[in-house]
Amino acid sequence: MSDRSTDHHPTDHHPADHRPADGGADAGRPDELHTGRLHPGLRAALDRVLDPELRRPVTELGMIRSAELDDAGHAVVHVLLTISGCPLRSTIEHDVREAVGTVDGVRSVAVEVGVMTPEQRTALKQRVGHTRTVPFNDPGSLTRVHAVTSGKGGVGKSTVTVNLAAALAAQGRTVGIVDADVHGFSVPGLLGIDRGPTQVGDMILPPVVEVPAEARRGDREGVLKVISIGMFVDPDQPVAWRGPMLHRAVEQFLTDVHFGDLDHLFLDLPPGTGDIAISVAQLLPSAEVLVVSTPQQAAVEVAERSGALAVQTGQTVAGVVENMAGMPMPDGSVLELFGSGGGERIARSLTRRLGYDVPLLGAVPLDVALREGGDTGRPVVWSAPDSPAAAALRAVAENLGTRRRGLAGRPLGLNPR
Ligand SMILES: Nc1ncnc2c1ncn2[C@@H]1O[C@H](COP(=O)(O)OP(=O)(O)OP(=O)(O)O)[C@@H](O)[C@H]1O
Repeated sequence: MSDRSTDHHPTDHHPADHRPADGGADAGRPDELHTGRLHPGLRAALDRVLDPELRRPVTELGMIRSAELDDAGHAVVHVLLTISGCPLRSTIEHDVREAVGTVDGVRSVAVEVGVMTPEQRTALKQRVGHTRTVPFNDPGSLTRVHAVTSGKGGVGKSTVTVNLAAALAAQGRTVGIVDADVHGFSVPGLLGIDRGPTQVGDMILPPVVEVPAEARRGDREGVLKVISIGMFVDPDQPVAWRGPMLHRAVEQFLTDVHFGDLDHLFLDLPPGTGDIAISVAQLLPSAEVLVVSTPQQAAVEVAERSGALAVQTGQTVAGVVENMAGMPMPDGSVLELFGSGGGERIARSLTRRLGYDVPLLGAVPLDVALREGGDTGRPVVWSAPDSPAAAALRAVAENLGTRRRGLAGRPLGLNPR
């Protein structure tokens, strides 16, 4: 378990929209949430145990009912899970046992597990600031939101989305992905996620993927939080939803899913300019659009159209990512299976149509390692960071992380006179 300051403060900033009214975790301890005795030494150790989904100390969340230590060095910790059948019960038990075991004078540890009452769950939701509004629209929100679109299907939009998110998480950022590709959801598979979210009343906690230690670039521990339509539907049945249902599903993802403080949020949209792209534009007007395309002429024309939807929705297009670009061959030549220059053409055309600079953010080559990473659920930026595709994706991610945010759709915070 890592240092609390790293985990609890994954970023230099705290989006104000997620902070509880009393000023946040450090402003005061929610002792009213605890019902039993908390031995100070054990408490200090338990302060370092994070809930795996909420990423906040279990003590702060009211998940420790009591923690006592007798004269013989026997510690008994009573843990309260948010729901019965909590899928992360064994992880929490293990982390509590490990943390308490390090306390001076502790010779043995017993962990007793119970479940929160509805009142305790309500207190927890208040504590994490779950409000059932779209937190990313709050004027104080510091989360950069990107909606990833493509014209044609199969151009690698989901692969690019997951790898950009994974690259930023490897740099220590806290990143969320909403897989809104209703008919072709693939994000959980690309990240090897095999479990669903945890539902605490009307609050949905997305599964968290930790960056493997060997993939980290820097001291901070980044994480990825992922929610996908695929976690709510029968994987063997096609999703036959129409406009209003699709809109409601996206809305629920943005209001009921509790992501907590995020540095970046990516939305993997279905290809084209359908209902979901329009719903996302309505629900998240400040989302910046990323257009993914192969260099092939047929893909380029459709990608231009999906980028140009921003004219009608008022969103900003942050840039274009060319995928499946020329593949370097062992003899030094470059195999251009889908041609070349398509990304640049889209960027130029969107710059003309939208009236501001739409840059080509990078070209990701065809790369076997990228495809293999997707098939095994390990993004290439983690599993083969030196591959040409990983290097290109990392460069795009860095570009995204440092670019100034567009102002379209964002409240300007002007005070009326
Ligand atoms: N640069 C690349 N090199 C090699 N294979 C790639 C590359 N980019 C994507 N792929 C592979 O192409 C296939 C399609 O990718 P992906 O599912 O990401 O596309 P998509 O645009 O999200 O599709 P859709 O939205 O239509 O479901 C996957 O098998 C993926 O591994």
